[in-house]
Amino acid sequence: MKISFIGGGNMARAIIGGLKQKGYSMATISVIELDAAKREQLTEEFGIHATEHLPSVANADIIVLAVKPQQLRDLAIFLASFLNQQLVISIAAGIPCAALSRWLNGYRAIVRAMPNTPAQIQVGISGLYAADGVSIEQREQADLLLSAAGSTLWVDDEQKIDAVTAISGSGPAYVFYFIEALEQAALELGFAPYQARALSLQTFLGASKLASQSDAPAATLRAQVTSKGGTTERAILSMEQAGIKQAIIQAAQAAAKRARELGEQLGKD
Ligand SMILES: NC(=O)C1=CN([C@@H]2O[C@H](COP(=O)(O)OP(=O)(O)OC[C@H]3O[C@@H](n4cnc5c(N)ncnc54)[C@H](O)[C@@H]3O)[C@@H](O)[C@H]2O)C=CC1
Ligand SMILES: O=C(O)[C@@H]1CCC=N1
Repeated sequence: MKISFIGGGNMARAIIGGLKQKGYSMATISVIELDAAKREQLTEEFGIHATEHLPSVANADIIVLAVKPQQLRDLAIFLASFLNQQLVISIAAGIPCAALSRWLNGYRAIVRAMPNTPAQIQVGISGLYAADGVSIEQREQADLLLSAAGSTLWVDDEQKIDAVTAISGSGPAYVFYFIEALEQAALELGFAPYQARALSLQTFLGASKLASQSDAPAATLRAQVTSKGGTTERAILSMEQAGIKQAIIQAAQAAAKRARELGEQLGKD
C-alpha cells in the first residue's frame, strides 16, 4: 500500500512516527509538503521521500490530507484532477465529507478521520467515518493505517467526528495542561524542576495505566485514593469549589462547537 501525506506538519509526523514504530516500510510513504525545512526534517527523521510536487499522489493507494482546515479547500480543488482510484482520508477538524467531495469535483471515496498526537508512540485513538463512496476494502485500508497509530473507533453519524475532535483529538492538550499545572504546584512546593516533572508525569502515567487496566470506573478509583478527613478530600473539595469538572466539560463542548463552526464557515463555499 502506497501512502501519500499532503501536509507534513505535527499530525502527519505523529502518524508517520507510529507507522515507523509499527515496522511499516518507509519506502511506501511519501509526503507532499510546501515548507522546504520540514521536508528536509521529514527525510532526515524517517527516511521518507518528501516533495513539494502534488502530481506524485497519482501513484498512491491512500492520500492523507493533513493540512489545516483553512488550507483544505484550495488544496482539494487542485488535487481533484489527480484522483483516480485512491482512498482519500481527511484528518482536518470540522470539514464535512460533503464539502470535501464538492471541492474534489464529486469524488466520494472519502474517509474522515480524527487521530491524536499520541499516535507517534502508537497509543493514539482515531475516530473514523466513511462517506458512501468508500468500499469495504478501502474501509479496511483506513482502519489498518490508523490502527498503526493506536485504537480506532468507527462512527455512523458524521457529526460524531466533531465530538471525537473535542474529546480525544484535542484531549491530549487538556491532559498536558493538567500535567503543567501539577508540575507547577510541585515547583511551588519546593521541588527541583526534574523532580517536579518526575512526580507529575509518573502520577499521570500510573493513574492512566491503572484506570485502563481496572474494571472499576474512574470515580471508584478516585474514591480509593480519598481517605475520609484526609488530604485528597481537601484537594478534591478545592477543585469542586473552583468548578474544575464543569470547566472541563464546558471546554470540550466549546471544542465541539468550534469544530462545527469550522465546518460551517469553511465548508460553505
Ligand atoms: N495537531 C493535532 O493534534 C491534530 C490535528 N488534526 C488536524 O490535522 C491537520 C493538520 O494539523 P497539524 O499537523 O497540527 O498542522 P501543521 O500546521 O503542523 O501542518 C500542516 C502542514 O501542511 C503544510 N501545507 C499547507 N498547505 C499545503 C499544501 N497545499 N501542500 C502541501 N503541504 C501543505 C504546511 O506547510 C504544514 O507543514 C489539521 O487539519 C488539524 O485539524 C487532527 C487531529 C489532531
Ligand atoms: O486544535 C485543532 O484544531 C486540532 C484538531 C484536534 C487537535 N488539534
